[in-house]
Amino acid sequence: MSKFSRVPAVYFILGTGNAGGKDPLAVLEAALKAGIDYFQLREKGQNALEGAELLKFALDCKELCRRYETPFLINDDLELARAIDADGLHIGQDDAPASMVRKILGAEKLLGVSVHSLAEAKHAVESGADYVGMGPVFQTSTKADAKAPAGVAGIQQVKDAYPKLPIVGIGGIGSENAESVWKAGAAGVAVISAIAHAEDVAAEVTALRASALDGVGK
Ligand SMILES: Cc1ncc(COP(=O)(O)OP(=O)(O)O)c(N)n1
Ligand SMILES: Cc1nc(C(=O)O)sc1CCOP(=O)(O)O
Ligand SMILES: [Mg+2]
Repeated sequence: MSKFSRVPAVYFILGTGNAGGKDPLAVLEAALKAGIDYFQLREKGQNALEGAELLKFALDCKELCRRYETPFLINDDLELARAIDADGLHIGQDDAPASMVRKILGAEKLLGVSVHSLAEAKHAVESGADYVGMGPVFQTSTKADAKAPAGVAGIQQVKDAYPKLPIVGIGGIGSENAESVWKAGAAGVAVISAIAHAEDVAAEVTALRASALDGVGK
């Protein structure tokens, strides 16, 4: 799959602990069927899978993503991403340095980096990031160590400085509040609970996509 075969507009993130009691692979398949653009496996927290169990789950996710021709990224774990030949990796400021990760990952894989300022965005770009994640935009209870909600001002600032850099907003985003994220210039919204906990996963994915059209059009 070529790099950036599509814009990361509706970027779904999931780990086994985020499925709200549902089968995580069933949630992922429903989201893929509804047309998410990117998927990131983020296995964290209490009872997170490890070792052979994590490997098997990651391979199951990869197989589903391949079936729906959707780019599949791993969060944090460079070794896992390499072991299963994922399409890419997402790292944060507390993970391995982006320039080193880029060297090991290779030029053809996707690399996403979390940033919280223009300076961090500059460094991410110079280190070989293909896109940046910025958040939390809104209050989130999904990430225990999330920073305070930052709104969309940072997204707007990075967009002004790097118009071609895809920026993905994250944190507390759902179809009901995504509009300001698009209006600030984001190329995508990264979402865990609004999709994973939705009664109707397909409807939420469709509504998120529609919110992009609304947000950009205004
Ligand atoms: C698309 C996207 N953006 C931001 C993050 C957060 O990454 P990080 O700050 O490293 O935090 P953890 O997700 O590792 O807890 C992300 N995962 N994806
Ligand atoms: C994984 C993650 N990263 C964040 C950041 O601010 O970098 S916020 C977050 C959690 C996103 O989950 P939800 O869509 O349920 O709020
Ligand atoms: Mg991380």
